[in-house]
Amino acid sequence: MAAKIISGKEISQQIREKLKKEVQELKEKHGVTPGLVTILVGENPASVSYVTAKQRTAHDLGFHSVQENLPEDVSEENLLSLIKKYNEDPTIHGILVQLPLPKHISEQKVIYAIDPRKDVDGFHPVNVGKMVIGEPCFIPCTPAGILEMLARADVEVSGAEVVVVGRSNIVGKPVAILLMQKRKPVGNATVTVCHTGTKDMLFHTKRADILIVAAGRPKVVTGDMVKEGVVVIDVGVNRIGTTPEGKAILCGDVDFDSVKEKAAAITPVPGGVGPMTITMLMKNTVEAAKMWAGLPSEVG
Ligand SMILES: Nc1nc2c(c(=O)[nH]1)N[C@@H](CN(C=O)c1ccc(C(=O)N[C@@H](CCC(=O)O)C(=O)O)cc1)CN2
Repeated sequence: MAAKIISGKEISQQIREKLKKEVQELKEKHGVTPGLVTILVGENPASVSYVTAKQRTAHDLGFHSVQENLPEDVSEENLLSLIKKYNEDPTIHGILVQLPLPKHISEQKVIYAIDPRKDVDGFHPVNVGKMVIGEPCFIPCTPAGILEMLARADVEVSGAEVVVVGRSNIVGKPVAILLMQKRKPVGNATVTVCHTGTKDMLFHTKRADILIVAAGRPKVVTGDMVKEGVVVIDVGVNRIGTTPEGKAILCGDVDFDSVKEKAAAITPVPGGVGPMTITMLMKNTVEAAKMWAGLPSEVG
């Protein structure tokens, strides 16, 4: 079976074009310019490239975008006061602190410090709680991107056996909750979450109609672990080497070549879930700007 490739790059492009028009309209009709600050601590090369891509996209869409680069040894106190400053800045509707943070800074304290109404990452417990009970809120960007990809690829989610590999707060847990919600167009699935404590991973992956892999390890899911006709969403972005030109060689958590032979549909790496994460951040920021302006918004 030749798997259909679900291109996050293409879907992102379509959503970004729509967002660009929406931003223009917000400016012209309501005098509102979505504002996003991205805060980067240190110089982790992957984080630098993600934040750069977020800023570039925000700029392309016509946002007011601010980039804060803090040194690796910045104190937790200074980071928290910077967040406080942007909580109070009326030109900023979304605050994103790039993760992971250096060990001396508590991610929990940082996430709690962001005003939940500016938490465009959807990591604050207020938003997590609202998501669990199905109220309008900011949905974390990677899970939101996965839902959008499944919807646009016309994948039948209702009633499907979904298996999620990985239980992170950023991807595994929220995507599992969202897919089991009584939620249209993508939800109402039967969801199993596998993790490092799972005894018989193969038993679960082989049963999956939809397999979402966010394990954080390269090529852990191989062709022999999936059934014919499965839909596979690969969340991993692993740097496994460099080309002679110095470009990073990337692969997912799924062994694309063997799994694609059995899958009905599959997301590639690069060009799959990654670009969708950035696009959904932009969407959350536009929704935040609408909410702050008192306009109808998906986030409350
Ligand atoms: N505050 C946050 N931190 C982190 C998040 C997040 O959602 N919020 N998620 C990840 C990293 N991430 C976003 O920040 C992210 C990962 C991958 C991509 C992406 O576009 N990947 C490309 C490959 C790009 C490359 O590495 O060369 C692809 O898959 O095509 C974007 C964003 C952890 N931190």
